[in-house]
Amino acid sequence: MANQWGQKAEELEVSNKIAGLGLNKKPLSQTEDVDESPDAANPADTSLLMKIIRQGLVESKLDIEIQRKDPNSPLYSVKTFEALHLKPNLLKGVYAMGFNAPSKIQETALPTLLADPPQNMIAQSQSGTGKTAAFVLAMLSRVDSSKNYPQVLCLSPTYELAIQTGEVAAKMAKFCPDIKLKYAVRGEEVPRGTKIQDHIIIGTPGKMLDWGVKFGMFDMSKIKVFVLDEADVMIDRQGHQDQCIRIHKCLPSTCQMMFFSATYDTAVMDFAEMIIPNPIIIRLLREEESLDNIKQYYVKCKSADEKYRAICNIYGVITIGQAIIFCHTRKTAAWLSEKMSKDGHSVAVLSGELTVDQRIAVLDRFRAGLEKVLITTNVLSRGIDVEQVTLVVNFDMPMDMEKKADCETYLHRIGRTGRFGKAGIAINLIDSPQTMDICKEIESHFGKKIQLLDIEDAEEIEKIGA
Ligand SMILES: Nc1ncnc2c1ncn2[C@@H]1O[C@H](COP(=O)(O)OP(=O)(O)OP(=O)(O)O)[C@@H](O)[C@H]1O
Repeated sequence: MANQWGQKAEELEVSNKIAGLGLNKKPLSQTEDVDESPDAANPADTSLLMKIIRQGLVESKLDIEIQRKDPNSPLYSVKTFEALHLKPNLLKGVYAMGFNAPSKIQETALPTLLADPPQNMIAQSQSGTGKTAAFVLAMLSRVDSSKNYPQVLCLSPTYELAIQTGEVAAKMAKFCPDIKLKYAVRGEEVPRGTKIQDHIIIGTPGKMLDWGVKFGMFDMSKIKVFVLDEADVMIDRQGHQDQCIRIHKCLPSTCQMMFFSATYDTAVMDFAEMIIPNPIIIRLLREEESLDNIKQYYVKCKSADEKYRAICNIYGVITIGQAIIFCHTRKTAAWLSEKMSKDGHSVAVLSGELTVDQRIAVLDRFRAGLEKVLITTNVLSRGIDVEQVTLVVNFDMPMDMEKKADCETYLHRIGRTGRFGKAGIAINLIDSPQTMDICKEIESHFGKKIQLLDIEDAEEIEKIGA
């Protein structure tokens, strides 16, 4: 029953909250040794965090690129949900979720996903553009609820992401009480010998492989739809790729395959092509970040203490909205926040040891303007736009494992997309010949001047804020 799903999703949500989503929660003794290594984001955590804190759809003005592999494909797009001829109760569910019209990826993907005969699809569009809702609608539309066996499998890379997808499915199927969903994730146990009767199974590859292939709890040859969600995160996780391939091998050739991903590099594409025969490929072009509206500076410092003084000078003189300061390690982030707090600045810290719930809480406070400064590490370098941030400080320059300039991370930290295209200021604190080299490399990579700023000269500092 859909109500039961809803209840299930709620229970899971509560237990997730209680468990702090179980992410990155390590005892102090274990975090100590990682404090000094570069802090980095894990793609599964980032994806989950973004899903949870995102307040709505990321609307894109950019175009969809369509690569039609199947010349007979009836590729067209719809501007309304009505035009998709969804089952009336599904349409009711869509509207009950507050969706008035399909998003760009939905308007292009859904007609193909729902067409007969079923078509295979590889779809890519950036996070938040409505991919989940697209494939969930397709999954729900293909279920024949008069037949009590699994017909749709959806693979997610982690427990938490599977639950998120299940929650969307439960909401969308609110008015389809006959459709039953099951989670194949850790903690869900089914006695051996059971024949699963639910129509849709959403889960992680290991559990799905156990239930479907190892223990034969459902008939793989009856699966009509196979969805691979977050393919880019999936292949990042050890062993998941192999498990997906093993599951995939047991599916009938008539099974409709859908593959969704936010990024599309060669590894993702190779994986996709291994799994999906003759796909229709659609890609929503990504809104690129750029440094066009950003004034970039560097400040010469001799030590960490001098870097700290530079921050205080900058902070005191220019009237800014809010600032984000990036550090390389959790230890530096902790040191800096303690020092600033002692000096009476109200600062927030966001680094890798926080659980997803704690990260959301920190970001919510910052967005609400309760703190003016957010000190963070590379856990936040990507994807989280806080509109009112006008100043970004690189307390430590972004560098890769070989201590070379990490230009991509620099762009993610400083750059803005068209949506948040307001002018901004970036200040790089340089305390060694090596960091100066990194700064130069970044300057030449982007072909944009990074100017020297004399931090002792109040007039000069005032000018940058003008
Ligand atoms: N047609 C729509 N109208 C309004 N809101 C929508 C629509 N489709 C999706 N949304 C909302 O937009 C947000 C992002 O959608 P969704 O989670 O499906 O994106 P996604 O592309 O799957 O993201 P990710 O890559 O993180 O999985 C969600 O809050 C969802 O409820």
